[in-house]
Amino acid sequence: MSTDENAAEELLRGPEGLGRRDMPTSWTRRPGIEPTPDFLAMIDALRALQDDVTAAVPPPDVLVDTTKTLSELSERLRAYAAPERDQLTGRLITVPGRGQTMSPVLHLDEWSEHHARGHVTFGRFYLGGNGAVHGGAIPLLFDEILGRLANTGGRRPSRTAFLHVNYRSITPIGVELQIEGRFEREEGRKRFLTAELRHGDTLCADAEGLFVQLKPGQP
Ligand SMILES: CCCCCCCCCCCC(=O)SCCNC(=O)CCNC(=O)[C@H](O)C(C)(C)COP(=O)(O)OP(=O)(O)OC[C@H]1O[C@@H](n2cnc3c(N)ncnc32)[C@H](O)[C@@H]1OP(=O)(O)O
Repeated sequence: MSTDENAAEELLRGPEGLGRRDMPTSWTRRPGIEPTPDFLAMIDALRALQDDVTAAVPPPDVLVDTTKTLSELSERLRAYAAPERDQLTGRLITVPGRGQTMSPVLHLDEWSEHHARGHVTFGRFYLGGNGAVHGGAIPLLFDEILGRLANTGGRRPSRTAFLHVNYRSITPIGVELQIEGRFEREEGRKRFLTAELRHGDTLCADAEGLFVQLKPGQP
């Protein structure tokens, strides 16, 4: 196997081996969607690009070249745009990050129907200022872990009705953080969940979410 193939295979498995074959079915609602190593490698390259574009202050000639290359790439991919039902990004729930680059990659280390624990690193792309993650990026992560926990274990689909976030301390970029979510209770269609994001012993942020189970036919 070539180095590239090894890297792609590693992406498919996930760094902790939490790849498709190892994930519990409660966290894999759509087993029909199969990621390919090549698609995941493209997403990983895009994540790196987002970080590099955020940090870069290139000279004019490099800027002109880079813009041209990016425009060419967009045009090339636009020719293969698929309808939402066939889209892959964000729907590859068996791999860390779900094949999307909107929120940072959530690596699950432990999960059940009522609890999930994982780790995450916010790259430069998510910088707000002074080494701290942008305040809008943190709810993305909470919605990710709580949304998945709310809908796991054979529960019918729900949507976020509110997500209350408390910012307790700055959340640093570029370091590994720990995240934990809990399914607290259910009242009819309402599901209440909580989560915390920590850097070592420091509590960076916590959240409470209400997820309301959708009625039949509700989008
Ligand atoms: C494939 C890859 C997947 C990959 C997995 C991806 C993981 C990420 C998951 C992300 C999930 C999302 O972000 S979803 C996207 C963000 N969310 C949305 O777009 C939701 C938009 N809002 C809505 O659609 C609606 O408002 C609903 C569905 C939330 C609720 O509307 P409804 O169904 O008509 O219900 P309604 O009667 O209003 O409310 C039911 C009960 O909940 C209470 N309630 C409703 N909203 C609130 C509220 N904000 N604050 C307090 N309480 C509330 C009501 O008082 C009532 O309580 P009582 O009188 O019964 O006591």
